[in-house]
Amino acid sequence: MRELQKAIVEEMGVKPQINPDEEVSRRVDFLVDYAKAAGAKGFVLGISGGVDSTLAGYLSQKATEKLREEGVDARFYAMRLPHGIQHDEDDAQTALTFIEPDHTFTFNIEKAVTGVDVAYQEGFGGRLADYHRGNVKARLRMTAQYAVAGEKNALVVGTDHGAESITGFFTKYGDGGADILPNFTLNKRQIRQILKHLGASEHIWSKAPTADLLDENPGQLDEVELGITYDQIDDYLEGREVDDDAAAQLEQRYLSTRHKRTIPVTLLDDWWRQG
Ligand SMILES: Nc1ncnc2c1ncn2[C@@H]1O[C@H](COP(=O)(O)OP(=O)(O)OC[C@H]2O[C@@H]([n+]3cccc(C(=O)O)c3)[C@H](O)[C@@H]2O)[C@@H](O)[C@H]1O
Ligand SMILES: Nc1ncnc2c1ncn2[C@@H]1O[C@H](COP(=O)(O)OP(=O)(O)OP(=O)(O)O)[C@@H](O)[C@H]1O
Ligand SMILES: [Mg+2]
Repeated sequence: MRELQKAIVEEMGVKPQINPDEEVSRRVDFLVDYAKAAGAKGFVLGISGGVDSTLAGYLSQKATEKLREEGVDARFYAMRLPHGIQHDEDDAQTALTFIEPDHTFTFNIEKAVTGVDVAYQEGFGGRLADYHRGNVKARLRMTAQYAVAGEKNALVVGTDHGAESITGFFTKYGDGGADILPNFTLNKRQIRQILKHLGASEHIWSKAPTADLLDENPGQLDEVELGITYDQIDDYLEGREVDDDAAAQLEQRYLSTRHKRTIPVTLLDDWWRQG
């Protein structure tokens, strides 16, 4: 294994193979134990219709039921957070049918995104670029989830996992802003494997990942933007050989996105001086 690969695999905690039942129960227990320690009354999570939030939503609902069995008056608040009309709304509904959350709310972020864009225009002239408006969408989804979490004394669940963390493929303080990450240490194929094992529909577990943040390119596939496949990322995280070009690209992304995997830099930090 490449030297940096070894360090990254250790940081992401991905195992070469998993037992789906064990992974589900330790993640549910983690959510339960943490909520109890935090004195929280449940969880909030955006359900997009993608693979990651389907698993995190399932785990959150199971953990909430367990909390109730243990006497905590907990609820899981699943949030639909479309921007206008979501082109794959049906997938989000399929995911919700699988998860069976206690509560489902729809909070359409379009007006809030437009509000930011208009204020930007008034201040600077010219609209926000589609790419930057995309990050505004992710941050407003985070804002909406924290609004509910505050009201309901709940924790915001994030969906970050090894195959996204390694590339920094999330919006800083957007979908990257959360309280607890039950999918962490899994890669993308393991998330699919668990969902398949749990009986989710094939349409959901085999769905191609999309951040779906662009007005001008709805449903753009992550792999197209990244220029690297999840199979290559997953192989790398399982400690397998991947071709040199892909490994180098992955490592370059890992190094250039370290600021996203840490709290804001202060005078006491020196990790960023190391290249
Ligand atoms: N070295 C550094 N040290 C400290 N801070 C640094 C920095 N370099 C940039 N920054 C800051 O970080 C900002 C850039 O980071 P950020 O705002 O995240 O923006 P950025 O990384 O450019 O964009 C987010 C990426 O994640 C993808 N994404 C987002 C959301 C969800 C998903 C998904 O898969 O669902 C994927 C999205 O498609 C895009 O490729 C800069 O504007 C600057 O403020
Ligand atoms: N339209 C949406 N409605 C609700 N939540 C959303 C929406 N878009 C994104 N999110 C939230 O942002 C998170 C990050 O998006 P991301 O695309 O990485 O995950 P996903 O859509 O669940 O899975 P996949 O990576 O397979 O597309 C989602 O898991 C979800 O919690
Ligand atoms: Mg998605």
